[in-house]
Amino acid sequence: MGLVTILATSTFLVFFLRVAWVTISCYYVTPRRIKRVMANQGVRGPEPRFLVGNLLDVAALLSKTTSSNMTSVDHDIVGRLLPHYVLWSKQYGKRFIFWYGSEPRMCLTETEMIKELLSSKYTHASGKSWLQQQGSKHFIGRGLLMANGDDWFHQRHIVAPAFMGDKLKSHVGYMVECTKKTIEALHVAAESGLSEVEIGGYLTQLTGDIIARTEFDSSYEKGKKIFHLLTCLQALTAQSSRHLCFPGSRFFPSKFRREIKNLKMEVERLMMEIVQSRRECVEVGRTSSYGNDLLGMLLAESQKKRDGFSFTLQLLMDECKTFFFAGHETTALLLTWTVMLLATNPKWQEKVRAEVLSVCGGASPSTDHFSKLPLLNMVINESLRLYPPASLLPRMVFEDIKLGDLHIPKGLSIWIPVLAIHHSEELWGKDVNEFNPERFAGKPFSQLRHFMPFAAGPRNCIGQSFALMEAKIILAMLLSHFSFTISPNYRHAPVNVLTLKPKHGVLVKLKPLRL
Ligand code: HEM
Repeated sequence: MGLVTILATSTFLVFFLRVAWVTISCYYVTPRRIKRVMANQGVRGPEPRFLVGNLLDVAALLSKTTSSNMTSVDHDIVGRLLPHYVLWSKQYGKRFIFWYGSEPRMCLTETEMIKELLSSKYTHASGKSWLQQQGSKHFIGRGLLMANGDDWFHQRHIVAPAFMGDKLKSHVGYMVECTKKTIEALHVAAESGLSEVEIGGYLTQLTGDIIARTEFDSSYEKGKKIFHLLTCLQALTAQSSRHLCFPGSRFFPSKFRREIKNLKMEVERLMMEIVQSRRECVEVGRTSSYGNDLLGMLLAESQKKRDGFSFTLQLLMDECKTFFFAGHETTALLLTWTVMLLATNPKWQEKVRAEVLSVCGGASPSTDHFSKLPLLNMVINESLRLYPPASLLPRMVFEDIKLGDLHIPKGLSIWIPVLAIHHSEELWGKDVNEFNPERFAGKPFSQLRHFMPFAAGPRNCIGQSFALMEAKIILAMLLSHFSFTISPNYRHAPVNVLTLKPKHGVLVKLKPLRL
């Protein structure tokens, strides 16, 4: 054997052994070590199967509970959406471990410990797991939602000003403008004899338009096209990420992967066109800035030199995609569930409408009005409690930490079932599954310890104030123009596919109000 062959064979062997060790360590040794450390502290759970962990058990339980619609509009939905949580918390107690493939996840519902985990103490020691990042790699990449450590810190500081103070208020004008268009479309639908509308579709389109204006103001039409492609990309990446728990599965060629790649390239090509045209406008002196929208702000940032952090074009595109993803479907769902709740609770609908009409006097809502609408605020909170759009919060721990009385080893993923916490009788009282906005009377957000629809701590939702302002504007305008009742054809079937959705949409009968 020649020297070259020996060298090549030994290089291959070293490489092979290394890959084998990393795979074994990642899929077997580390998870088992974590299991042992937690079992020694009394935290146990169902026995995992090799590679698939408890995924098949979860899938079987879920397919049983969600295979049919609910028989009435009942808000007791934890057993339907988290049957595994209900089963295992009964068997193993409040804290238990289950396995997402070979990733051990500890379910945590103790709110003091959750607040500690989400506090600034652990911002760098916890974050998004490799599985989460891989699952969304071709969709939102390493934008704010998926970034960790210093990358997250820099990105958060760059975008935060767009969602605070006067900048936040500057979004009101086009939020009202976009809502007016939706109201017109709903008037057309109601007056053309359509007996019912699926309100969720209208609201998703509306929040999509609003986020397109926030990000791409002057390039709004092209922005809308990008967002349409992104919606398709989101559906495809969700489907393809189901197999990620199998070692090496991300390297197998598949129909999804090809389509995902093509769509991603098309989205980024369109974004680059907008970026190039903005850059050219500044270079030839036609405009002095890159624009007042989010894209303009990010473009200006990408020109700055910073120590150890560079805001690349790829990151700029990832950020735009992230904000579209995080910022429109969640708000549309908050609105859709709120309309469903008001349509099934006519007394509250009347009460909130009376408040809106007395404060806004039939005019479009403005920033001065928001603090004068406590009933609307309470209804929005109750909707977020019963149907939190982001109903699960996963956090991976990157170094050994101490949390309450527990030692949490590096590599354990902590799983916070927000939905179960929001529906806990122990925390909210006997009427926990009833729509009762009164429970929020006189309580500011900061005092609500068990209420976490926007997560908590430094890594909470950056768009929280934006979303609440948007929701108030849209609901106030809807309530001023229409009264609505739930259609007899509405089928109550909440499902959890990344976000908490009504499976068949929300069908309502609209009656235009003559004010
Ligand atoms: C009702 C509407 C909304 C709900 C319920 C919601 C909920 C959440 C939650 C629970 C998180 C934490 C997720 C996690 O760390 O795993 C989050 C993060 C985030 N949200 Fe929202 N969100 C809403 C609207 C918005 C809007 C309107 C925007 C932008 C315009 C937005 C942008 C983001 C971003 C960028 C993050 C990542 C923040 C970070 O990691 O620093 N969200 N949101």
